Amino acid sequence: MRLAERGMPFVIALVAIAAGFGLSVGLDGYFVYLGMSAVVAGISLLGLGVVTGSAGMISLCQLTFGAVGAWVVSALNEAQAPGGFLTWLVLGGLAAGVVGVLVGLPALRLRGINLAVVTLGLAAAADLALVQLQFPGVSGGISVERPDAFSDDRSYFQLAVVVLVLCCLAVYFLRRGRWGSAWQAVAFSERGTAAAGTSVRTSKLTAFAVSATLGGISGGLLTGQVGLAFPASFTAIQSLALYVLAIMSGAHLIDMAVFGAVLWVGVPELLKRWGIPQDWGFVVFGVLGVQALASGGNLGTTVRQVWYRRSKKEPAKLDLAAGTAAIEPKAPGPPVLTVRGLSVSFGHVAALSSVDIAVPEHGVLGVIGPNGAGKSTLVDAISGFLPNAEGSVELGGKPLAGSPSNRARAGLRRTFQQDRVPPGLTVGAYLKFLARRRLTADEIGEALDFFGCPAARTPLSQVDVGARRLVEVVGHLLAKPRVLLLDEPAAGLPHEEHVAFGERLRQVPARFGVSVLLIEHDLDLVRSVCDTITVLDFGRVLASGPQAEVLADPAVLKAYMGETEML
Ligand SMILES: Nc1ncnc2c1ncn2[C@@H]1O[C@H](COP(=O)(O)OP(=O)(O)OP(=O)(O)O)[C@@H](O)[C@H]1O
Repeated sequence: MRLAERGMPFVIALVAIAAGFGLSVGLDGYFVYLGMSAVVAGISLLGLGVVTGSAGMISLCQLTFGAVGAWVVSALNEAQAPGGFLTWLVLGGLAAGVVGVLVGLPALRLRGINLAVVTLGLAAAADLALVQLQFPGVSGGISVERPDAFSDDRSYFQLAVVVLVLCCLAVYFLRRGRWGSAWQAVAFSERGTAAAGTSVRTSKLTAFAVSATLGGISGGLLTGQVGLAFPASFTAIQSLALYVLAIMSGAHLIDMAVFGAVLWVGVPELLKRWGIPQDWGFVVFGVLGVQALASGGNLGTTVRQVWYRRSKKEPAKLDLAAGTAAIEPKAPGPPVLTVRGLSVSFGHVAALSSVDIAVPEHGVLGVIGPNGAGKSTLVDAISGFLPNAEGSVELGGKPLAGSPSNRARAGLRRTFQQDRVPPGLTVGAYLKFLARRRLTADEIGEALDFFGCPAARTPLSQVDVGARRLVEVVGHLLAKPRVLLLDEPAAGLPHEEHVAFGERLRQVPARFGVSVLLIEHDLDLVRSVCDTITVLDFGRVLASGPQAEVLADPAVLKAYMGETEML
């Protein structure tokens, strides 16, 4: 079964190539030419799907990357460089990839409309420059030579289909790997990505690089199709229309990128046949794009959601009912995480004032306190999300500093109060992404079963919010950090499941070798799990020590719960 699953993409690829061959033989010459245009657009859309759909960034200069590829192929053709067309095509793609990284640099700081303005500005500038400079070989009328075996349109179409299929396979496997998971994660939450020890910067740049490389290959292929490249094929307005099409169709899904390419070529062709100027095609794409943006969805995901709902109605939930084999807890050891004098201010608000805490090795430290006491700020500061925090943090006796992703890689993991689990991944892919190491199917299955989470194959978009947060916990545990900071992990669970969750949590240090800092409002859960407790109040430590002592402390009774209420 697993072998069949692994082989499926290759089977589909072979079927697609066979279909391409069939079309190249069966279609009229004019439609073969249109087919070539669709294949070229498909590769470009595939790239756009990576940067926009997967990584969630706006890129309005995809055809500029195409122009780079076309430029390189034209220049190498003019110079009669060794290697021939296919080598030039690859070099054109790589050159565009490098340009993509340069364009991606502003994306590290810019988002949304600002990134749109920068990329569209670049496309417009490239547009003007191309008109002035002209592509190599154009003035001398030196057409790009197709490879000998693919010199006529039918065989060149076949070659283009093979290139498209190879690009689809590359995107498919990249999306299933670390890069793909990082793109999905960064699109949903940059903080969540950094907390997994993954660089947000690298994730964004790889998305731009892959997208631009595909754009460059598409441009090079187009040059082989038309012989001489012209600026009119790479205008800013066409880049804009292609982006809209990518958004509308959902080009991060491979089949939808191909479908979008068919629309890209088919809509203007239909308009031409109906006697309507082809530029109206852009208006059609614009209207469809506005509709997609307004509804917040796209064709591909809508179709998939409808299909999923038909086949399976209920979102996947936790199943904590089945008990687990208890495991003997280890006695808490010396502190593995030590925080001294931690202070954080937001303007005039002192969120934390000289806070000291210590998480014991093999132990669970509970951090409690009323709303606004500074608990989440504490987690943010320890995990590096508040670089201006004062004080020191030591993990395993070594100072812990630097960015959140560095701290995560050093062995400190955290979860969030808000949902930061990327819905575009499956449970299993997300666990692998968080763990940052090879996981066996058994290891994944056991950890998921232990916390009653849905199976690894389940898409996270179909998992209810409480279960998603526990999947996040499982993923961080599988990373085998020294310490895991949990910010209200049971918040999304029905109250009756807190006890069962508490039983699991108690076993975490012994079972996973991970010490835990638990922030929690549910005192029953804290009581059942934590060996030691630190109480925060107005950003200060009110009491700290063994559970029984702290919960009996009159200052805690008075400040935390009110004198009349028993802890
Ligand atoms: N980004 C911010 N800007 C300004 N003030 C902030 C910011 N984040 C937190 N605060 C303030 O810092 C204080 C501590 O907030 P924090 O969220 O850490 O409390 P908490 O104990 O986690 O509360 P809760 O239990 O409600 O999650 C509060 O007064 C809060 O208003």
